[in-house]
Amino acid sequence: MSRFRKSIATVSLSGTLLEKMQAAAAVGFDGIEIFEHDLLNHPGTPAEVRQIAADLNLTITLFQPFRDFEAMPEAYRQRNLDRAERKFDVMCELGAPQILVCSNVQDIALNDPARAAADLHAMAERAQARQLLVGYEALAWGRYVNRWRQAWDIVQQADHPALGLILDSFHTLAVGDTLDGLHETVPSDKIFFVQLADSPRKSMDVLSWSRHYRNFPGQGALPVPEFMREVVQAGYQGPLSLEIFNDEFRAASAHLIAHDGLRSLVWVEAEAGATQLPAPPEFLGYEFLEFAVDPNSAPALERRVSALGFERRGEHRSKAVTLYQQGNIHLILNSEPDSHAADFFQVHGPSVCAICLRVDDAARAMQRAMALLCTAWEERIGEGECRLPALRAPDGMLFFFVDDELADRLYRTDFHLSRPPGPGIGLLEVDHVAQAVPPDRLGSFMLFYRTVFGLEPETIHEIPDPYGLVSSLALVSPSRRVAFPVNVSESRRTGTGRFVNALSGAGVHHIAFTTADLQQAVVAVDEKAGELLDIPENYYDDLDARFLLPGEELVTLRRLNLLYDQDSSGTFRQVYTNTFEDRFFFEVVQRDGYTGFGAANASVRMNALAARQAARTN
Ligand SMILES: O=C(O)c1ccc(O)c(O)c1
Ligand SMILES: [Mg+2]
Repeated sequence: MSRFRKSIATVSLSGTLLEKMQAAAAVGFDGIEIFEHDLLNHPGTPAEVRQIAADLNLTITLFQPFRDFEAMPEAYRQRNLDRAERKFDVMCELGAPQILVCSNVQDIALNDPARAAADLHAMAERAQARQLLVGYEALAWGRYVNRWRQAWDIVQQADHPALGLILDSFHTLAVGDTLDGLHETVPSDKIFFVQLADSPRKSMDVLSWSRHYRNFPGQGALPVPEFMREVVQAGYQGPLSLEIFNDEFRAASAHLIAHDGLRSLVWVEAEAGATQLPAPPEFLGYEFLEFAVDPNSAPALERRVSALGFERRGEHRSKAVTLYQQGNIHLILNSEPDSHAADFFQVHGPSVCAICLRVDDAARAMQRAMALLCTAWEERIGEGECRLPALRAPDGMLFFFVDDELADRLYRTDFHLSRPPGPGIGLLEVDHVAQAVPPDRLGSFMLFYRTVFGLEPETIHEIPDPYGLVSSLALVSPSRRVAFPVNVSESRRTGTGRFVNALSGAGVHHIAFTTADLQQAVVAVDEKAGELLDIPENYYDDLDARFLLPGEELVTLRRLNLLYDQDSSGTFRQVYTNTFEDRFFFEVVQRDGYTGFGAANASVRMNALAARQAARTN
């Protein structure tokens, strides 16, 4: 399954050098790049670090960085070669086979490739005498050398067996360059090392961008798989190494970050065609949502979903579990003691503890998830009951997969079913499930949904809540049948921030259902128990100004507190409920072609929820 050895730079992880090494080893990396700073700050000798690495079964793949070496004025030349020798001493003790020389950034550097080549030749000659290698990397902000082709010209000119090229996806892709033509340009044995990093797009100077906003392949917007494809085509055989400068990574759990890093490498290697992963599931929709409840909250939630037209459909054969249904939507309320739901309830209170997704092939979905380092989950089941393949999401929630075969008998097998439900208020399907997660966990969720599920990220929306900004990133399946908007907020006072802080971390924040006729559905909602959200008059005045809506339509929207949006894809109507026990809430949408999630209305909803919250607590 694995084609390349996998490495991570110590700069990518939090903690002491020892903690970084332990985390990398624990999740299964083969090697590490030692950042000089991490070594300087380490109390033990390089030889001891070498021993720690050996004990942890980690190879030291690289030592870096060595700065501002080549093409300096003559007065610096000998001094720089001496400096290199000192680093070679350290590397020999450390057992690091290669040093990374990054291109010179000094103003006094000379614009003289021949001189740079001669300097690197001299350094490589000394390295060779100690059985070490020198790799030359173009920094995107290098004074004269800032593209890989320039670095390669110099390496070629230097023509020394101990000198080769280092490729770093960030330096290439952030400046809009590509590796196109690499395989025709650089022999495979001259590519000495490959570093991978992704990043969101930023309009800022590339040095600050690189030092603070890099992230793992799959977490950003750079075409790292394409970069990797060229690396593979060029015949590179060395390690793939993650080199991530990121403020959040520096503060996060090294184990969590390392685990994401390894997942990202497994993914990018497959995206580049170097290995094969089972294809991502084809999502056919949501099969059920499962709520963790207790005997107190169960009746309240039952009242709320009944007000929205759900009917009690059955009781589980062996567990304290009730099934509600409307259209193709199944809601499961689980208050079984000693279960995943009970554990989840202990931590989070009433909440969505599992989501079952309908896929083309549940076994393949699980195989892919396992290959991408997910943990499988096996729930205790009664005799003869269905075993649903399940895995843990990054927040500990479960995802179940069912394909048609299992979906067909699932409820019949596990439940005492009563007669099929009536039409309810006309809700048909789950449209999307939104989550609120701590801001420093967004990258993990994005990576999980993108790699394990094959969902595609849409553009991030920044939405003003009355008490801070909320960023919302939707991850959507190619079929658009499954969508997970993920919301984060740096403020603890926004709806998202309060949810995350008060309820112990990430979780499902709202659930949207579809209907073909929102007006009819809303009229049918039990007004008191349904707790639909009031929308201010000003909103409708603005709608009137923005869209040419028929007066009658505007009156209806206003009267029923419906929200409206339209774009080139179609029109959209939505309504929200108040939160359930200050936690999650429901949304009902009517899509007429529209493919978005009503980001234009999210701020109105956040304000309305905050107003409702204030009215309750004052
Ligand atoms: O930010 C830097 O200076 C720096 C140093 C070494 C690298 O390999 C790199 O990609 C960036
Ligand atoms: Mg680099």
